[in-house]
Amino acid sequence: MVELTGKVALVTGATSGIGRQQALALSKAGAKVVVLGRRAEQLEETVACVRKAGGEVSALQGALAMDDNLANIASQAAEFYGDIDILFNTAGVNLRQHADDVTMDSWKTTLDLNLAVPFFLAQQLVPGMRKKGWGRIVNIASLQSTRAFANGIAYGASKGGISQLTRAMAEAWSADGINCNAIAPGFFPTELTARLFEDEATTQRLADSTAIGRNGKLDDLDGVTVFLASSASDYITGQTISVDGGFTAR
Ligand SMILES: NC(=O)c1ccc[n+]([C@@H]2O[C@H](COP(=O)([O-])OP(=O)(O)OC[C@H]3O[C@@H](n4cnc5c(N)ncnc54)[C@H](O)[C@@H]3O)[C@@H](O)[C@H]2O)c1
Ligand SMILES: O=C(O)[C@H](O)[C@@H](O)[C@H](O)[C@H](O)CO
Repeated sequence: MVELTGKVALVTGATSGIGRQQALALSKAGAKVVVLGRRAEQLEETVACVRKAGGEVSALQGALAMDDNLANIASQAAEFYGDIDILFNTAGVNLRQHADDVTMDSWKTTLDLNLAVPFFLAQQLVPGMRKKGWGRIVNIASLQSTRAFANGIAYGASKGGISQLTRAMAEAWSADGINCNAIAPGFFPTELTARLFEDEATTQRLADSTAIGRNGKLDDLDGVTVFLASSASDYITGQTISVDGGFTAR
């Protein structure tokens, strides 16, 4: 049921952190993976790491933005192994600015990448999924989809938005066999959160905010990643699944 052999996945933001981990998890489950990222060197590291584990993977270098290049990225992604079956919209940014400091530019950067690109990239890939009558779109939400942080104005808006967008995408496309869900991670050590994890007191405070008593490890996301990509989740759509050690349950 959680077998992904024969499926083709595209993972954005795969040069680091959660995206790289997801590429590895999907590949270990049998999917052919196209990894998308901006930074050539880190992208090659992801490719090397997936190949070392025996996976079939190709790199697509590109920057995601709200421009015409999005359509090129979508069509190039399908050139490696055929139409994409599984899309992970993992690229994201958190500029972590206090409400008083948010600018129109920083708002746009955040909302474009975290909320608009996931929809418009999916829109490009849906015709290929629809032809097969099967597809999976997985967005990345956050604790900040439901929790408010003073330095998370634009980020919180984007991540609250992505949960609702996920429901709307599910309503639009699930009848075509394309399930749309989101994963809401708690705190995981990545480039995005490096500044938080540098501080021991913050790291401990965040761990103490969970029911399980620790922060996330990247492989804590493997199960949900493969589950939502596979036929094991055939009757699940429009949902945001928290993987946060119980942070939001408290
Ligand atoms: N780390 C956490 O604790 C955490 C928690 C909840 C949600 N998230 C979300 O997980 C996702 C991945 O973040 P991460 O924690 O792995 O951090 P990360 O910084 O390692 O990953 C983000 C990736 O997005 C890429 N990216 C940024 N702008 C891009 C652009 N314009 N085009 C293409 N790629 C671009 C970055 O290069 C990077 O590889 C993000 O959506 C983030 O909001 C992370
Ligand atoms: O880094 C931060 O300051 C933000 O709180 C987020 O980026 C979190 O890491 C994540 O989204 C929480 O789920």
